[in-house]
Amino acid sequence: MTETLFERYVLVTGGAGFIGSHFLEYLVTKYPNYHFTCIDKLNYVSSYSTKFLDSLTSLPNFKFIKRDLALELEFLKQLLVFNFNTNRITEVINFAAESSVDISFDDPLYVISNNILSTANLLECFRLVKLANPEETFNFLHVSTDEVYGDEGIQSDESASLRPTNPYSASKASLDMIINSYKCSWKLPISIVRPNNVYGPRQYPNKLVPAAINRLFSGKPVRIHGSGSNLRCYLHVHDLVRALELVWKSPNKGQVFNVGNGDEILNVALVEKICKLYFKDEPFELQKHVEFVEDRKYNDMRYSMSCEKIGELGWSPRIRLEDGLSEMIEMQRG
Ligand SMILES: NC(=O)c1ccc[n+]([C@@H]2O[C@H](COP(=O)([O-])OP(=O)(O)OC[C@H]3O[C@@H](n4cnc5c(N)ncnc54)[C@H](O)[C@@H]3O)[C@@H](O)[C@H]2O)c1
Ligand SMILES: C[C@H]1O[C@H](OP(=O)(O)OP(=O)(O)OC[C@H]2O[C@@H](n3ccc(=O)[nH]c3=O)[C@H](O)[C@@H]2O)[C@H](O)[C@@H](O)C1=O
Repeated sequence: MTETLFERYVLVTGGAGFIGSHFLEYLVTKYPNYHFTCIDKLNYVSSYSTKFLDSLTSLPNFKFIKRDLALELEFLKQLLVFNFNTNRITEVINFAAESSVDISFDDPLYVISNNILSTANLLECFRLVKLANPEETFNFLHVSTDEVYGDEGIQSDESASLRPTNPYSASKASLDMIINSYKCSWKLPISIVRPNNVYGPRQYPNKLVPAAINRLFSGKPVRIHGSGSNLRCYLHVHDLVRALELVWKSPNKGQVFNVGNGDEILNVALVEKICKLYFKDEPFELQKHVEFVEDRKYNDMRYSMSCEKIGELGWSPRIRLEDGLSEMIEMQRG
């Protein structure tokens, strides 16, 4: 059987998780002339399975590989560098990370080593394959986070200093700096996207939105860290995927983009909003459905980003928080 040739070969890492699986679902079918390879070690967020990718596994332009990027540099070199003429992967979109702040308080060394090594191994392969094939056009899109700016309260544009406060965000800020060193030293085309909080179907319930919804359906009080007075902005995963596609396809490579909607909401107000959508027209007493528990070791008060740059690419959020939350709740109600 003749080998099907595709226009482009794209590696998506961490694609079995929350955001990555929505990204793949959207792009694998939208770009049938591109081939997508997903590498993921499969952790707890997908129940150690590819369940979020089931709609893709039979498609001719999709392939899944179970590997741990932090531990398998030699495998990555074989895939990306030594066998470039066979695999021809010139595009990398990197979601892979332990994404939980709470886990980074419990096991900081694991989160730091996993997040830094997985992306550093990818960057090293990207550097080597670019050096070996200078005539080829390469593209690397790294998904960072607004947490790298810390919570100094000043509105951060993409040139702002990085002042992370927890081991997770410090691992992500470290990667942004390592990426910058690769761009300065080897002129590599690596773009970075820094989203604010993302929510939507499939998100693992150690994050506030799915945790609150699950607790209500289980008849248990929603656990609110500290006083609940921390502020976050919430972006629907489908809105983020559209922004990622715009950056990925932009001819202006190597840029940093903040992606957010600027609508800050208090944690306790978010939980109240979820309760109202859950109880619908029934009267409820918020105090009966929440419990205030011990706060994080350090809980960023807010992240304030300016997002004009992504707007210049024509992006703006479309899904209102109420609508996105309502859809998640009604999906769970069945
Ligand atoms: N969820 C958010 O609110 C949010 C906001 C801003 C940025 N981000 C960033 O977006 C990316 C995706 O976030 P998410 O919420 O989808 O995360 P997630 O935890 O749902 O999924 C992450 C995926 O990466 C995989 N992974 C982790 N380490 C790996 C390794 N060493 N090798 C191979 N696979 C590995 C996991 O198995 C998992 O499938 C992360 O880089 C995160 O830092 C997330
Ligand atoms: C941009 C980052 O967003 C996510 O990190 P963050 O810690 O902001 O998200 P969480 O949903 O874990 O927490 C948000 C907010 O709610 C509090 N909280 C959380 C869970 C719970 O059960 N009760 C709570 O009160 C928590 O203390 C926070 O103040 C994302 O996880 C990350 O990858 C990002 O990059």
